[in-house]
Amino acid sequence: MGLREFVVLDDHEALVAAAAERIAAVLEAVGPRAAVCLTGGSTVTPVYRALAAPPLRRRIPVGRIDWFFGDDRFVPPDHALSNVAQARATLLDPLGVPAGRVHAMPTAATDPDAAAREYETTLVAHYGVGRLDPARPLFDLVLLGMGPDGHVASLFPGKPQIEESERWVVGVDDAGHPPLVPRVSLTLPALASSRALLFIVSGQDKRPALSRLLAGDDLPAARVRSTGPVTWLVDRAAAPQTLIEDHS
Ligand SMILES: O=C(O)[C@H](O)[C@@H](O)[C@H](O)[C@H](O)COP(=O)(O)O
Repeated sequence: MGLREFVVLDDHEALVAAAAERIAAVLEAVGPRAAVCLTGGSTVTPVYRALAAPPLRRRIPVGRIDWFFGDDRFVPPDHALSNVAQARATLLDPLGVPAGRVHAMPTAATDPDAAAREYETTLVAHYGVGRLDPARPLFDLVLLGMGPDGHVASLFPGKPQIEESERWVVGVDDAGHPPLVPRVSLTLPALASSRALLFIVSGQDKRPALSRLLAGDDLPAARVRSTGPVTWLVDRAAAPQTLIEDHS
């Protein structure tokens, strides 16, 4: 498993710029059949916009990347709460990503569990086999946010999905944090199958969870691993004082 690194940025603007630069640096170096796992949430939106605009857009090899999602709300793909709708509007469409390379979670399925099973089939088809090999990570890059309760993707504290150790994707009928709609989420093993994993965390509402994580509390965000490095990009508003002192 990779090392964990924290980087504290002065403010939200610096965080967005640092995240976009790091993502562009990873993506410009990917191989011919790359896979990226996108996150939802509001923090990442300006990062997507920065990646889809000059100068960074020119560094993203659109012809080599398939785009997947760490989670989505179980709503239609044009719904205001849809993560794929947000990613298409702010990143994928402006980049000119071909529709066939955007792998939305199938929220037209009969229920979240059926959608999860169908999405797992999609991931297996891209990966080639149904068993994750640490020597060959599923994703070149996983992007994650963190909720104020320490959730990641749609893996919420105290909910059973955080314990899933075999399936790559699960349905979440009762979300533990707004928006309180059913979800579809990758599991910790799937998120861990990554060459690099980047957390992007902003705002003082995240500081309590980050403090708990640093103190060793067993939050979903604390359980996230990666085959490669786990990098936390955090702005000062979200950073506990200890983190500011140690990592600025
Ligand atoms: O579907 C989602 O909402 C995200 O996948 C979720 O895990 C998000 O990353 C965190 O809740 C942080 O969200 P903010 O960036 O909006 O604080």
